[in-house]
Formats: sequence, C-alpha cells, structure tokens
Amino acid sequence: MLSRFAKRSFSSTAAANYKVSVLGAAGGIGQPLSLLLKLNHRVTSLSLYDIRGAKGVAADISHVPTNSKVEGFTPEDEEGLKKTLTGTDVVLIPAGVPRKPGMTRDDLFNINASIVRDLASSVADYAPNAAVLVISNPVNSTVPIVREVFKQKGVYNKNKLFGVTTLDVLRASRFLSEVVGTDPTTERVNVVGGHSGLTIVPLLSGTKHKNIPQEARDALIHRIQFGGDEVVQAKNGTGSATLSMAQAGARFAGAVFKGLDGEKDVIEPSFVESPLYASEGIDFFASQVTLGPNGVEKIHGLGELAGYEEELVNVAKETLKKNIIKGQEFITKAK
Ligand SMILES: NC(=O)C1=CN([C@@H]2O[C@H](COP(=O)(O)OP(=O)(O)OC[C@H]3O[C@@H](n4cnc5c(N)ncnc54)[C@H](O)[C@@H]3O)[C@@H](O)[C@H]2O)C=CC1
Ligand SMILES: O=C([O-])CC(=O)C(=O)O
Repeated sequence: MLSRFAKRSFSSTAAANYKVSVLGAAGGIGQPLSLLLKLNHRVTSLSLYDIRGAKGVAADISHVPTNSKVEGFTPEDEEGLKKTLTGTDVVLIPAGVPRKPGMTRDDLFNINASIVRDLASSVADYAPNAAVLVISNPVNSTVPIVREVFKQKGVYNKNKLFGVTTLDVLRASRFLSEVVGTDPTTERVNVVGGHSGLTIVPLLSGTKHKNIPQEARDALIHRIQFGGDEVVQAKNGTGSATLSMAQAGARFAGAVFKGLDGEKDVIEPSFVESPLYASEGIDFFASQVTLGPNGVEKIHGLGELAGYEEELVNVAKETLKKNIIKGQEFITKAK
C-alpha cells in the first residue's frame, strides 16, 4: 500500500488523503455533515453508514464534484460496518435519537448509550487507530462509553477520542457578538467543561470584552449553556440542532485533519480524557486542545479565571463527574 506519507512526498503541494466515516449519516446532522465533509479537500474517501437511508445520501452527495469517492452502507449489506470502517482515519458518530421539548440530554442515555456502545465496538474492531469524534448525546457520558469499549478491546488511545463540543464554541461567538455588536467571525470564545446545560462553561474573561455589565453577562452565559434548548423548542418535537451542528462537526473534523496533516498551532476546545481534574475523579474535561499528527498533542489548562468563572467550573464538575461515571459503569458494570 502506498502510504499517505509516500503519496505526499511526490508533491509538496498535495494535501493528505483521509478516509472519513460517518455513522448515522442519514440523520438530521449526518446528511449536512457528510455534505460539508465532501467539500473538504483533505477528504478523499467518505464512507456513510446508517441503519437506513445511507445509500441514497451517498448517491446524492457523490455527485458533488470534489476529489473524493463516496460509499453508503446499511445493515443489509454483508459486513456493512466492516466495509464502512476499514481503513478509516477519522470517524464521526452522530447516530442516535435527538431531544424533544422537556427532555435533558441525559434523558437520551437509555437509547443512545447502547447505540454508541455497539458502534464503538465495531470501530474498535475495524478502525482501531482512527480518531473518533463523538457527537451523539449525552456527550458527557457517550465519550466515556467509547473509552471503556476500546479499553475492553485493548485498543484505547486517549489521544484519539474526542467529544465534539464545537457547537458551544460557535454559539458563544455568535451570541457574544450579538451582545457587544461585533462581527461574530472575529470572536473566539473558549468553552470548557462538558456538553450539557450547567456543564458548559464559556470563559468570557478570556475575550477582549471584559466590561459587559453583570446582568447582560449572566444572561449571555445562560444563553450559551442552554442554546440547544432554543432549537429543541423551535423545532417543537421534530429534533434538535442539526445544521449548526453539522457546521460545528465539519469545523472540528477539519481541525483534526489539519493536526494529522502536521499543521502547527491547530487549537480547538474538545471533551477529551484530561489530567485537569483527574485527581478529583473527573477523567474527561473539555478545554483547548492542540491537535497534531497523533491526535491530541497538548491539553491546555483553563488559564486565569474570574471569580464567577471558578464558581461555574465548580458547578460544572459536580454534574460532569456523575455523567462520566454513568457512562463508564454502563460498560464496566454490564451484566
Ligand atoms: N454534540 C453536539 O453538540 C450535538 C449532538 N447532537 C446529538 O446528535 C445525535 C443525532 O441527532 P440528529 O442527527 O438530529 O438525529 P436524527 O434522528 O435526525 O439522526 C440520527 C440518525 O442515526 C441513525 N441511527 C440510529 N441508530 C443507529 C445505529 N445503530 N447505527 C447507525 N445509525 C443509527 C438514525 O437512523 C438516524 O438517521 C443526537 O443524539 C443528538 O442529541 C445534536 C446536536 C448537537
Ligand atoms: O440540545 C440538544 O439536545 C442538541 C445539542 O446537544 C445542542 O444543540 O447543543
């Protein structure tokens, strides 16, 4: 096999070639996410898997004239998941059910935990070296589930497992810009913790907007933490954020590709196995991560926090710890 490096050495301008798989590709997130991945020049092979509809989505997207081949597989295909995953560099998992009004992300655990467990098991079998980007909720628990499945199969690499929290980062820059009257494309907010309600902690003190009045600042933080609810309510029972999430997923995957490709200073927040609060029994935490050729290259600390942010982090840690243990024990205590 001609390796990626060998292929690259023939041309200094050639981008790396990545095989990317999307599990849950025919869903509300999966479809636009797959389209955005088709538009990324670093993706040369796109494999779409879903329990239904993946072939249609693949046929549709395959007509977009970029330099990648697209294939779609469902459980009806013999060894569909094996064919999807073999040779994959990066796998994105948006498979699972979304919220309806009145539900928390944790309410999705009963259905999504087993979906993620089973898909993770196949990823461990057929793409054990792939970077795994988990979108399915509750992310605070599904990421630990993937870790335990990988550990049981002896293929766990902490540098290759990511919970995708990028939508919180997109919302933070958008909502902040609405408050301070700036162009959202120029705003970057570090969002740490986890991906649900009070576990989402935007660090506004790290932006250039230090003087937002407290009432407006508190309202802004609350909006970032509960932005997902706005979409769930507006969609009124038909789902949660899909299009903005597709953009978030494509952005984070794009950063992972850049890191794999050896670009320097590729930094995005992500929910990863982290030393930051491990001594308190919190094994995963979202913070800025430098992405490199082997996945996570460096996990950044939170930096100096304002007093109110320290409080928010403390509140986040309580729920996070429970969410993480719940995911872990779903695998380790399974009968
Ligand atoms: N991390 C984040 O920031 C966000 C996460 N989400 C989560 O993403 C998940 C997906 O959301 P949507 O795309 O809106 O839901 P959806 O219901 O539109 O799509 C989910 C897809 O997963 C497929 N699926 C179910 N079981 C499967 C399996 N075992 N193997 C392969 N495919 C399977 C379904 O057939 C469906 O096509 C939800 O859990 C949602 O809460 C949603 C928004 C943001
Ligand atoms: O709110 C939800 O259930 C979906 C989600 O994670 C988000 O939009 O941030």
